Amino acid sequence: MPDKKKLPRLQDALMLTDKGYKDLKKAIAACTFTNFSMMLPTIVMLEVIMELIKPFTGDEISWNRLWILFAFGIAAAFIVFLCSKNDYKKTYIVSYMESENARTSMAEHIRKLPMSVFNSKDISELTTNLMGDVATTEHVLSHIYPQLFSNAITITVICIMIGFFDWRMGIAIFISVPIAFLIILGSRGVQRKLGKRHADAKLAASEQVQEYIEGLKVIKACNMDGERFGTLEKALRTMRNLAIKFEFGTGIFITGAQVVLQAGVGLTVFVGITLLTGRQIELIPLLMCLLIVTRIYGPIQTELTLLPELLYHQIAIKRMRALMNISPMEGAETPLKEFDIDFKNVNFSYNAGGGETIKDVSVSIQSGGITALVGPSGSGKSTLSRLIARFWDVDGGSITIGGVNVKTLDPEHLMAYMSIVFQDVVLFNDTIYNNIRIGNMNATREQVIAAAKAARCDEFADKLPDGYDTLLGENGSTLSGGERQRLSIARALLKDAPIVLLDEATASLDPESESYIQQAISKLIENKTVIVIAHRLRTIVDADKIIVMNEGEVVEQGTHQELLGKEGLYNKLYSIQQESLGWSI
Ligand SMILES: Nc1ncnc2c1ncn2[C@@H]1O[C@H](COP(=O)(O)OP(=O)(O)OP(=O)(O)O)[C@@H](O)[C@H]1O
Repeated sequence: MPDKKKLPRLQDALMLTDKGYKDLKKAIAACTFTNFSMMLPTIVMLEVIMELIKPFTGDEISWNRLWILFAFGIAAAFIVFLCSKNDYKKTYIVSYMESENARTSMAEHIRKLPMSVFNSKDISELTTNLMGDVATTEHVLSHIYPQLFSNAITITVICIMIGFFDWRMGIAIFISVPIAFLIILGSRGVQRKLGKRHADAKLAASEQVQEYIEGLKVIKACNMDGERFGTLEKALRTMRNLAIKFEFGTGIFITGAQVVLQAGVGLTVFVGITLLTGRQIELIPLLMCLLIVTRIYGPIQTELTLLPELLYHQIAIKRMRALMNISPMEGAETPLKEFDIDFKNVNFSYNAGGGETIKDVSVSIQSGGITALVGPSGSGKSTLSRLIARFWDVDGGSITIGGVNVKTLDPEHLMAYMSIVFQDVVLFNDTIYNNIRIGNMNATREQVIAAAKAARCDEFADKLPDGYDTLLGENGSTLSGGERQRLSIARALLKDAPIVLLDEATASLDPESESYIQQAISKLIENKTVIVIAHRLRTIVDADKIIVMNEGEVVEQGTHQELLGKEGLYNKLYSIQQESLGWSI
């Protein structure tokens, strides 16, 4: 979607792909055909009426002519049916194809965005972009734009044709349409302001709903039901009030525009009767004009009520454009051959202008060895390790893997060289088997099961009704913390990447599971460059190198024995933990 070439204004304004723009033009053409086809039954009906009132003028009804008109009537109805069917197909195709395109390209774009974006954007905001904003586009593309443009074309053509026949009737029919639209256009400022306030309130309310549902367990545990519900209720009330204000504000202008259109019918009748009494127009053409005017004003009246949606659409487009304009992380797919990692004077802060989370860090992580990152909570261990995987880019200094600066690497390509086991395991609402296979989509069933067994997943999978093919709930809600962790280790084993990052990987395991998992982990890290983040220092005493962090800085580094001998922060942390081993509650 972020096309660099100059797009036609309408295509750009509606954020359509080339195909979507072409389909929209086809949909407009199809709607225009339908509009014109709708005139056919009107003409036939008028002819029938004229035939039936012949006795009043002393003429005889021609039954033959009536039968012919009847046949024309059926043919006209059939043509209307075919045109409507085609128009229906075209308008829905454009909207659903485009919304699928928009959702896919947005999801693809989001995947490539730096993690810093997610610091400033809420998940519900992104969900609103992907689902709500695209649904608005879907609706205006299927229900408003094709009809709006085709009605404008139809009405202009018809008025020109009537104008050739009698310019006074042409003007009488046409004049109220631009006035009605000018009223709507003139009120755009007020409507936009009200629409924006309502859209913001809707977003805030959906964030509150999401937070309320996600935090339900904590809310119950802390007896916060009343307080949190109150906040949610307030957000919903604000949304309701602003929705009413918006509907009321737009309603006034829409009603005004509709009154002008009604006046247009009156004006057409007045001009027509005046011309008829002055013998400047015949009865039949006058009746035709009057029927046509009611035919074309009807859909315009309906569309006027839909115009507020165009405002929502503009707001939605603005939000989608803002998201699509965020530059994704880019880089080359340079193959990596060596896996030693070097930090040189690395600085990093989560928020521009905020305090630095990583301060002038320069350390080396040797290839094929185990390096542990330790330090007090919040000292920057996770941040430092995630900078290697380009979750964020460093603000100063550099991180290289085998001499290649990670900033120059495509993030997805870089990720192919890394297996990461986080403390918070993310699982998908899919089978256990598929959740493990995410580690390597090309793995055979035997390889997936072997990885699962090595990570001791068989112990819980075998007890489930469909074994590895059992469906997990949303985010694996049916598994315990330890089981989720084992599943995540199985994924990493299957990936078999040369760099392994273990962020508190055994934190949620009981001592028995932990010893099993330690065996699995020893398999996972064989001959790999391993970075382990651990709070329990006894689990990393055998590491080749221990890096001690405090307040974003590296304060010590060395082996367990070397660091114990220094009597610094590591020694202090280790002693505290040894002491706590003797405690009991
Ligand atoms: N996404 C984020 N946005 C803003 N600040 C963050 C973010 N993640 C972490 N921080 C902050 O950065 C600092 C370092 O956090 P980090 O998670 O790297 O520490 P840590 O040493 O791994 O802590 P722990 O041992 O408790 O996991 C903390 O002050 C934390 O609040």
